Amino acid sequence: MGTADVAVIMGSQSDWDTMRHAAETLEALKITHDARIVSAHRTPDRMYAFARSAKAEGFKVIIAGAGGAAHLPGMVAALTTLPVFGVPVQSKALSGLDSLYSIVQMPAGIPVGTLAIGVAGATNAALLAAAVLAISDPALADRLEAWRTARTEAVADRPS
Ligand SMILES: Nc1c(C(=O)O)ncn1[C@@H]1O[C@H](COP(=O)(O)O)[C@@H](O)[C@H]1O
Repeated sequence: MGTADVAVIMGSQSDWDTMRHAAETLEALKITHDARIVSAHRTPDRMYAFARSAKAEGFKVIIAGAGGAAHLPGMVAALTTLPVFGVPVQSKALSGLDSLYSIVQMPAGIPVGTLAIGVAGATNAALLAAAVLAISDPALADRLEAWRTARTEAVADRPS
């Protein structure tokens, strides 16, 4: 079995500025994770090997971020029954709408849970992964609850 519960994969090094928010949120919740660069386009053999062995490696959830013609989340989802959460990375040319549309419109039968474009999506992908893992991990459920409470308490009553 692997050592991490969540795989955070991304199509390019350039996605890390966005995807590190997923990693940091997992870190804050003490969820083991492993970040890797995997591209359906540029490293198809690596993508295939990763997706085919992800379950055997011990991963329970996959977070996949990509921009532009973002085929990575869907291709990985086609190769594993682990839950795959897709993060559309904001692209320069089309502001991430291309990424979003590439990820969200999967054909029935191969699901990708699609998040919002950019940092909010990356952060929420980690929180969704936490919610999935918390179903069978009461200590994590407590940490997730505490994280949410802290966020709520950080919202001021009035603008300053
Ligand atoms: N969408 C994909 C895939 C894929 O889907 O396999 N591989 C790389 N990319 C994306 O190309 C964008 C530009 O990459 P570069 O910045 O390396 O040129 C990145 O957002 C990456 O996710």
